[in-house]
Amino acid sequence: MNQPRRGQGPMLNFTKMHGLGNDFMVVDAISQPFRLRPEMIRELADRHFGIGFDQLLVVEPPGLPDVDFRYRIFNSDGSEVEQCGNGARCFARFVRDQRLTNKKVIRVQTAKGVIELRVGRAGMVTVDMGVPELNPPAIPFAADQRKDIYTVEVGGETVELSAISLGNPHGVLVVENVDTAPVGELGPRLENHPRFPARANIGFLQIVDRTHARLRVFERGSGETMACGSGACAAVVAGCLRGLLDSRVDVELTGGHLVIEWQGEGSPVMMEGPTASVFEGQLRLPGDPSPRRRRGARQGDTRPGQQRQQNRQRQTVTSKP
Ligand SMILES: N[C@@H](CCC[C@H](N)C(=O)O)C(=O)O
Repeated sequence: MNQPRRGQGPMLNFTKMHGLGNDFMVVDAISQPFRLRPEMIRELADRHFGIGFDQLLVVEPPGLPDVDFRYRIFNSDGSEVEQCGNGARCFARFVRDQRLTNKKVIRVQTAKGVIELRVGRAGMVTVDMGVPELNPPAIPFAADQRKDIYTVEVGGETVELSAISLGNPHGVLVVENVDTAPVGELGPRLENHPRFPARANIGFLQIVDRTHARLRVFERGSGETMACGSGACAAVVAGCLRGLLDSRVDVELTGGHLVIEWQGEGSPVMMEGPTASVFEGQLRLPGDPSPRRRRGARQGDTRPGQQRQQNRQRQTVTSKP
């Protein structure tokens, strides 16, 4: 039957999902053992040679009382991150579709605290994303004091941005028109700017009127995506702090619309939007290379792509029931 051969790992069940085109591979690590290295995540995320996704979402048992699940998030570059808003909505739909819970209000532990997911009708989910962090060291963002707008030097030019954490770090620039905004040029430079020591997601926000905005986001560790939920929350917080937006805003992203609500400092940000399940799949994971193979591997021993892997850190991401 489906017995693994020597050197092959176990089968892994996964679901491909998306929230407004921000796409995910979702893995239930409660019902099956799960073990992936960052280089494997990068290969699976590849849109030509792998499954293709912006983020990998992993469902684990909770480590805290009064919480239903633990939610782990990995960018397509293999880095583990603290928050993913579109992913949180898909997470809620996934745990119900897979019958891991029948609750409509689901409390989930992330690397930066507990978030609450409310399942609505027709695949809609509302997420309480928590209170935004504006204190520079906690974002983290290098600044002497907290401001609503910071001036940043990048590639010989000066830009103005707001710095906000929704559990993950964001820089938000207000632009005239998102269609012509320099997302591909400024995005990666600001993502890796020294003032964001943990890197950052960079949002380009166009104000349409006080209740409508357009947004493109160059995501840390994934590049520009069709939508970024935490980015939409950060953008509305930035727009409110600058006095440009009201407390409830329709945000148009490349992949569709989110409704974001923020009542001001000290209040949590609420995000409402759709979820979609695309297909379910199964893949055979490679087994661990034997210690001999790891020690003795030479360029000629490898398939294309493997040499790249061997040069990278061999950290292992594991999760077991
Ligand atoms: N797409 C996400 C954000 C995913 C994580 C982000 N790239 C980071 O590194 O912080 C969302 O919908 O929020």
